[in-house]
Amino acid sequence: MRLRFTKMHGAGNDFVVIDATRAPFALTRDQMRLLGDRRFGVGCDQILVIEPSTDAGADFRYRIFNNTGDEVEHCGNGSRCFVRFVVDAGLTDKREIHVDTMNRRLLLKLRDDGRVTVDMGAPVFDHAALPFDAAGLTPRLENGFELWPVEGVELGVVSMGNPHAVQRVADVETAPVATLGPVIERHARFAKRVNAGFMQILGRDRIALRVYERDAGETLACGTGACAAVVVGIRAGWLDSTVEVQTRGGLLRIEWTGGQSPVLMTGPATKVFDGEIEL
Ligand SMILES: N[C@H](CCC[C@H](N)C(=O)O)C(=O)O
Repeated sequence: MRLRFTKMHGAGNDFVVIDATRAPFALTRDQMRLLGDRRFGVGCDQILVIEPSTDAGADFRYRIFNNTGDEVEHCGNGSRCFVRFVVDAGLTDKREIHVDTMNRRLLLKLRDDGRVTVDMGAPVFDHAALPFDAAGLTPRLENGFELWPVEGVELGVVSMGNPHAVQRVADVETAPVATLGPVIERHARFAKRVNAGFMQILGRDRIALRVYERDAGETLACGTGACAAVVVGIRAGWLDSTVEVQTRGGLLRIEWTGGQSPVLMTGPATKVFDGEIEL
């Protein structure tokens, strides 16, 4: 089949975006794996599928598949690219857009400076939301926040709709992302696996972050991972409520006032090219 797509990235986290508002999305898992392959296909971290809304309260639906073909709950960098795509494609004349993902409704705002602010919803600390099995573990409390001992490190666990396990490190550049990342990503205590974040505190308003993502491995940026890291840092007492997150692919701004308040993420969304591929 001949597939039209748009290649995009959000701070270097890259995507193949497919407009399924006019014809239903019908790629097989093998076709998605080929599409995501950086040698035999187009290459991307995730595939984003834009669909018509099925609910009057939302403008669109938005489905996310890791480059393995596995459908997942959320993609923060992808949500910013989604907005840029639907506006540039003329699929909406709005600049504030409600979109439904698998388990959340997001409010997205395209700003005059071209960046996008996303209301990512509230973090969820209930272990069942990840899920995380803490049986037999005793957490260390940091400012009243539970840090869980797994594989010799301390993990802050939180769901942003998708699962995250964040650890604090002294230096992200020397952190064992390539070796410890996959061990945490597929650890038995995370039945649906997990995105493994490595956070260096640079100040109460600035961190550096690397994320070994579930399925995709280390990406240049992870939007939900940036939200998760800042939320863990705030709950642990290490960060204030507005934080600049330095990723290898660019800068994200995360804001959270605690409790059930939503996490706000602001960052770039870039179109690279339009293309077609025979799958
Ligand atoms: N790998 C993630 C999905 C993509 C998240 C990331 N690219 C983002 O920007 O939030 C997962 O399996 O939960």
